Amino acid sequence: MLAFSRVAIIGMGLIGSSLARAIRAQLPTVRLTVTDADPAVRSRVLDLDLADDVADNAATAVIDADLVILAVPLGAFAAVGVTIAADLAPGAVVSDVGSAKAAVTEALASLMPPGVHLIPAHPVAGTEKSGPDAGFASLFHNRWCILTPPEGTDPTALARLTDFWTRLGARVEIMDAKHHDLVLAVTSHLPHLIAYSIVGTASDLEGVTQSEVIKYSAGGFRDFTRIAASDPTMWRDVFLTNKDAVLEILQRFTEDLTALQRAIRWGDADTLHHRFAASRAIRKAIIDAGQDADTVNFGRDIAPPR
Ligand SMILES: NC(=O)c1ccc[n+]([C@@H]2O[C@H](COP(=O)([O-])OP(=O)(O)OC[C@H]3O[C@@H](n4cnc5c(N)ncnc54)[C@H](O)[C@@H]3O)[C@@H](O)[C@H]2O)c1
Ligand SMILES: O=C(O)C(=O)C[C@]1(C(=O)O)C=C[C@@H](O)C=C1
Repeated sequence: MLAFSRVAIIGMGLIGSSLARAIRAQLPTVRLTVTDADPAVRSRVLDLDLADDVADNAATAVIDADLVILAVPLGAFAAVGVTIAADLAPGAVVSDVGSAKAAVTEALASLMPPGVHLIPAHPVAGTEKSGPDAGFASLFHNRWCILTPPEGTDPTALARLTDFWTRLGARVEIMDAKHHDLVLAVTSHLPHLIAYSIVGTASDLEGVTQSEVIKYSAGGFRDFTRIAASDPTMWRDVFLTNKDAVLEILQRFTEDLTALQRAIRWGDADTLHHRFAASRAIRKAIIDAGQDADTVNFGRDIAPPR
């Protein structure tokens, strides 16, 4: 038996529309209701036929749903929570896909009516694209989905949400929200901050023209520009929401960068070689674990629009 039969998705951008497509593909008997604050997105979702119903607002979308998933930028979570609270069905599971967990859990927990189960989730899968046209059904295949159940979470509700994500092809891991935020600050948030920063530096340089930057962008810088093309609203909210963990990791990163700067200045070949060899070993470990974009095709069966 399916864990959920009536699912509501709030926010139909890259992740919400990928979820809708994945549900359509893997759980075709689920009745899917979706909504988005942007009327143009709602209209596009209708054109793409991504759901059974497209509601005009979040409160209407959640009526009768046994699973509600928030797929909006982190800064919109509290407002959506306030909008839907009174219309949630008793026993419903409320979850999300947000990239940071602790602050969001705090924002939503107090708004949930008794009997509703709040279980935050984060599928660690995405691209630099946004909007309903950017989604694809296999986005979550073979990717981690981290659940961060608050203390005292009902084990049956947790098992149902685990089953849901597993059926969409994800590998589910349970983690404490604060630990999630620290881990993702290293593996996702800091890399995005560095990409935004390095692309900004290159475009502001005196003595090197923008056309030279574009013309001579080979592998390294080009990869950074992909990441730096990510949605500004989403990433603004990630850094404002996961502020403490990002600042902690940024401090460590700055110290390590200074050590490399010193090694270059003093011609310390051994330090440079040692650091670079250690980094190469980490890349090898990621590939050996089967989590590399090139080796597992980023978890996609169907090539996404690039
Ligand atoms: N993009 C990624 O790679 C990625 C990966 C994993 C998780 N996430 C998380 O998923 C969430 C959505 O990101 P995305 O990439 O799909 O963004 P997106 O910009 O593609 O889509 C967000 C959608 O939410 C809608 N929206 C905004 N405020 C709303 C509100 N109050 N009510 C209803 N709809 C509203 C927007 O109109 C938009 O269509 C974010 O919380 C993000 O942290 C993103
Ligand atoms: O591959 C990308 O473009 C992504 O940015 C995906 C990515 C990541 O950093 O790995 C981005 C944010 C998420 O919360 C999860 C996944």
